[in-house]
Amino acid sequence: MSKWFIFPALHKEERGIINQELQRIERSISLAQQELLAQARDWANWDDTYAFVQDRYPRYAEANFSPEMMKEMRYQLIAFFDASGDVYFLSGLAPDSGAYATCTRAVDDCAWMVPYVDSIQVPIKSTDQHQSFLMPSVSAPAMVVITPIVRTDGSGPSVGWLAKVRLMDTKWMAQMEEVTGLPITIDRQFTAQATPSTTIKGDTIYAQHILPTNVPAISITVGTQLNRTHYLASLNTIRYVLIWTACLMLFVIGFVLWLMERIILKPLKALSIFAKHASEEDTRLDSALLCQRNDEIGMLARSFEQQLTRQRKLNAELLNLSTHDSLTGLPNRRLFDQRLQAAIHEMEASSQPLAVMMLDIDHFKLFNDHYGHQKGDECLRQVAQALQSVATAHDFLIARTGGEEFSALLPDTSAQHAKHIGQLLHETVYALAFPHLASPVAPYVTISVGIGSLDEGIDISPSTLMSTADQALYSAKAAGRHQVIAFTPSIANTSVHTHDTPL
Ligand SMILES: Nc1nc2c(ncn2[C@@H]2O[C@H](COP(=O)(O)OP(=O)(O)OP(=O)(O)O)[C@@H](O)[C@H]2O)c(=O)[nH]1
Repeated sequence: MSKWFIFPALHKEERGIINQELQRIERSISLAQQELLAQARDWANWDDTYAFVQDRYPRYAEANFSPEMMKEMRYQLIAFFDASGDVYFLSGLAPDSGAYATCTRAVDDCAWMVPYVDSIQVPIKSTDQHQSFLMPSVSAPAMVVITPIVRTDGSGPSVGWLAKVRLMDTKWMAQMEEVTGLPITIDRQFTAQATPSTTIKGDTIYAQHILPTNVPAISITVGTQLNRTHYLASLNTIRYVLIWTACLMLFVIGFVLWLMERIILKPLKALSIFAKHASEEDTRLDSALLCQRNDEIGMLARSFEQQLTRQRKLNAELLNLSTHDSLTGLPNRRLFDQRLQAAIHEMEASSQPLAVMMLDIDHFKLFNDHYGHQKGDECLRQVAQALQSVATAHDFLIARTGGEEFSALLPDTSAQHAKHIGQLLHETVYALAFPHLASPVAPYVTISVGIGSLDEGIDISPSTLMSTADQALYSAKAAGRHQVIAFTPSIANTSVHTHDTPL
């Protein structure tokens, strides 16, 4: 950016400054020309001069010209011309030797004046106005002014011309340098080669302008130079500022990125991990830090967690509904079958005994018919509760697997112990003393229990385990109900009942 925008701008400014300084020098040169012209007009508008060029004041030259005056006024040449433009009187200091001479023609001691006289005579003959121009003379450029000689009061025609020449030599330049405070160089240049230019060399910048002369093919170049210390110091300052600005910007960008990482990205990442674990039902989930936040992410985490809690509750309810019986609250056939499969697999792997039972309320149709369906429901609830209390006490699963039918799953339970538990269940239900006056078996509600076991010495396959319990139950019913019977191979021969009572 500095290379393409700032440095070119600074270069432009630097060139602008040196051009302004050059214009100041040009104005000083112009002022010097005007001052010389004013001095020439002062002489040319003087009656003595008027009389002198008409041969009416012979002592004019003796009275007014001297080498001291010429030196003091820094005149190189003062030339008088008559009305026809011919030389009338010349007074000058030779540029090389400084010798003072006065003549009426540019010969002998005044021969050096020829180029000046020739240059002055050209404009005299073309106009009668004041003239001021620069002349590219050999020794040093010169400024030349020409003015018509008239009476002091301005009346009458011009009777000749007065020209003054001042060299722009080293002395003059020293004076100009004092006035402008700038180093000045002045050179003759052929116009074809002379172009305004600015050159930079190290700590210095040079510039030169072209000033026209009375000779079209030759110009004067006026130049000056400036120290670039200020510019280079500005450049260094800008470089430092740019470097510091870049460092500061990098720091700010880094800080903003760090803040974004801390305030937005990290919490968002935590939120996404939280959401991922939540969707995977990961119980190790810790959302406390996220939920404590007071920003949008905290709000999002809180509402997400509330939603999740609601979802989990609904899921649990759904799961409970799909695996439990709504009337009694006991596990249903679906859950019982799942646990049975799992228990069989475990038993096959560990060779531990496994027992199952099927329990059925006796003459429940008669109960319903006698007491009504609602009372039947109440009976089912009471029986289920009684069965569950035994199951809880002995750590086994009891499920409602049909209308008035229940099943029990007793892992790691021997056939012997299963019979004992069956008996306990049977007695517990009877102990309820739930009236069943329609029953031909007993005055209270009773159950029949069939037991199937996978134990040492019992030769049945796991897949037929439930069926054996069913057959045992059928035997219990057939034997008069209100009793517990464990499956034996002899039962199998007489039983055809299957475990398929719908809930
Ligand atoms: N109140 C009520 N009755 C039910 C429910 N589910 C099934 N039942 C009834 O239970 C009775 C079962 O009758 P059965 O299958 O003939 O058996 P039972 O009368 O108990 O005779 P046994 O089992 O041979 O002793 C039917 O009358 C069903 O209507 C229920 O949820 N509530």
